[in-house]
Amino acid sequence: MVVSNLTQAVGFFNYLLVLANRLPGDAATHRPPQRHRTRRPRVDTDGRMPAGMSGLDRDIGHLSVPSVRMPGMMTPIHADGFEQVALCRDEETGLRSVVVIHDTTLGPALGGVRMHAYPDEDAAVVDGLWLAEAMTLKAAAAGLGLGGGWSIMIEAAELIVADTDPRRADAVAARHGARVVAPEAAPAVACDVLAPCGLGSVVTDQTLPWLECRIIVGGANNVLATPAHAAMLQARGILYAPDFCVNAGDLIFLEEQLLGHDSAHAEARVRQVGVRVAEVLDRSRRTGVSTADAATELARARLRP
Ligand SMILES: NC(=O)c1ccc[n+]([C@@H]2O[C@H](COP(=O)([O-])OP(=O)(O)OC[C@H]3O[C@@H](n4cnc5c(N)ncnc54)[C@H](O)[C@@H]3O)[C@@H](O)[C@H]2O)c1
Ligand SMILES: CC(C)[C@H](N)C(=O)O
Repeated sequence: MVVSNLTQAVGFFNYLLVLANRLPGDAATHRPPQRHRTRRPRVDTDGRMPAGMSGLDRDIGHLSVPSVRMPGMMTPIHADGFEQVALCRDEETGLRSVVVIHDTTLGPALGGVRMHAYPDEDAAVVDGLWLAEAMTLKAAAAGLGLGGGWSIMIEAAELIVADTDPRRADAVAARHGARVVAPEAAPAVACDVLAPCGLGSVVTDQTLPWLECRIIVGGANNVLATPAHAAMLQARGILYAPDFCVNAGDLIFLEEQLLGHDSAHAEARVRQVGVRVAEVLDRSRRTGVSTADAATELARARLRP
């Protein structure tokens, strides 16, 4: 995700929709509204329904308040039955977005903002079209003086991989479209999430000054060279998810096998890993201790007689 400030980003979308409402045919292609559509919207860009929409998307605001920010580049897209559709790119933030005005017969378009990691821009456009049209119908059915619109924020994630075995790194890169870097360069890569999943001792006195990530969460045991490195990460503002909380899945699964539980029971317990990690992060936030210390305190509390 390249947007540093979500509020600013939502404001940017608000501005785009308000702008599109005000500038018929200027910022985007204007088409006469076509009501009572029953067929799927057609887009010029080989539209497909987005894959994997369930649970991953977030609707993060409404389009109602104009922002003072100016949009970057807006490219009009023709879509049958839609008044205006534009693909937008903000150079400053790298943000890509879609703004859709479906129908303003009854009033100005009002809709939401959805943030989602779409497989491509076409999928984002198609999702925006469906959502905007739904808003038109919702407003009309409710007897409101509003039209339908929607704005989409396209989340982009880049995967970078490293492995001491180059064949393994290449295989993962080919399968997931990732970029390969040398293992010794991996800790210094600028990224949101650094996931050490090979050997431990990734955070050391030597690597610490070079780390350019926001979060460290990985499967390897003993990611920190020493317990003291937890506080150093905290001082650098890097969130560390303690390894022995994060990577407990295999151990949980093994105990489940020993206890003779079925796989559904085991999976349910493994899924609790996220809950435990959230508890640890919350304890760290509340008390000010490092996340590693918070996790150790929780574990030791169970060991006390
Ligand atoms: N497998 C599990 O269920 C499990 C559970 C908890 C913790 N862990 C820990 O996770 C780590 C990996 O375990 P695994 O089972 O996935 O092992 P694995 O051998 O299947 O995979 C490790 C991978 O890391 C690569 N590697 C080794 N050193 C590296 C380095 N310095 N830089 C980049 N890549 C490197 C190896 O080439 C290999 O591809 C270990 O620390 C292990 O103790 C594993
Ligand atoms: C040893 C086993 C349980 C697993 N690899 C772990 O470290 O959790």
